[in-house]
Amino acid sequence: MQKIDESILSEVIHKRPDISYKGNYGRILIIAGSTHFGGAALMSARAAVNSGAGLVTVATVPEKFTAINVDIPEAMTIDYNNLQDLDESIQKNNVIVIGPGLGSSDSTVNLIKTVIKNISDQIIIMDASALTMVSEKKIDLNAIKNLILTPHQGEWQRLSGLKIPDQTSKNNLKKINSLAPNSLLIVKKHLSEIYYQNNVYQLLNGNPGMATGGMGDTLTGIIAAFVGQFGFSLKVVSAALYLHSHIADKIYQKDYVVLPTKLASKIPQTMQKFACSKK
Ligand SMILES: NC(=O)C1=CN([C@@H]2O[C@H](COP(=O)(O)OP(=O)(O)OC[C@H]3O[C@@H](n4cnc5c(N)ncnc54)[C@H](O)[C@@H]3O)[C@@H](O)[C@H]2O)[C@@H](O)CC1
Ligand SMILES: Nc1ncnc2c1ncn2[C@@H]1O[C@H](COP(=O)(O)OP(=O)(O)O)[C@@H](O)[C@H]1O
Ligand SMILES: [Mg+2]
Repeated sequence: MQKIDESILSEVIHKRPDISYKGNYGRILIIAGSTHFGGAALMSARAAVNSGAGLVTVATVPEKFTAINVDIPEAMTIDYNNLQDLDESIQKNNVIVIGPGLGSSDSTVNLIKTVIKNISDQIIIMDASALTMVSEKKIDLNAIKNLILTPHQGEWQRLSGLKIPDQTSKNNLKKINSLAPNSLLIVKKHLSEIYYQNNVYQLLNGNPGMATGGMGDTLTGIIAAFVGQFGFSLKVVSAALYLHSHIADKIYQKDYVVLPTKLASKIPQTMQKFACSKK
């Protein structure tokens, strides 16, 4: 198993060219949140904005618009129950996050199907409730060309049928090769793993202070912004995963628990540090 180390950050994070504008740094659509899980949409969007995404739109329930506009004025909002707005937004964004805080419902199943129907070569990051509903309804993922799956071990158990003690790298590889062979899979846990093109990569950082609600939602926003501005590759996703745990480790030196909102607030300064350290 290959290891992911700190050098990945300066390899991936670039200084921005002077002649550039927001359209060069990714258009991200985050389909997330519901009545009881508004925070998941907020945390994903905050992380995407703070990780340098050029434009971020949150598709959610209208009752959460005010909270999002107040907390993240950089992000736009649309109603995911308005199918015309949603179809248009799916087509015009190049990275789509689907799942955080959607809840296990028929509405989530419809949102997944709407995304699959409307995409061409967009990058899809599927997390949380979207993964749960894909498992429950056995939704075929093979139509998605650029797919990143980010289950924690419980979600991966549902998706793969592998109980946690059986989630060995050999078994995980076999399962992802039958479920979605072209996808990039991150199994989130202590020392998370990436499965991609028949290889396995392991993260060596991260800490138990990260075991708090919203930490995975935050990761989806970082990955979305990274692939939106640096392109979809194993290196870019590895850098996003590493950065998330790297900032968490810095916070954990002083704080007993790593708050996702605090982690997100430190992303811009940490990215600048690694962009400037590049030779
Ligand atoms: N503030 C918010 O709005 C939040 C919303 N959330 C949303 O809540 C919904 C349910 O997600 P949950 O993940 O809480 O619940 P799930 O029911 O999907 O997963 C939790 C289950 O997985 C098991 N499990 C095994 N290994 C695990 C691991 N390494 N990490 C986590 N669980 C593991 C647990 O024992 C439990 O049975 C999702 O839509 C999620 O996005 C959460 O992200 C928490 C914060
Ligand atoms: N003990 C731990 N050590 C390292 N990383 C952890 C630990 N606990 C949680 N994490 C990380 O925190 C994130 C939790 O994601 P997830 O369970 O999806 O959170 P949520 O759905 O609440 O946002 C993952 O990236 C996971 O690897
Ligand atoms: Mg999660």
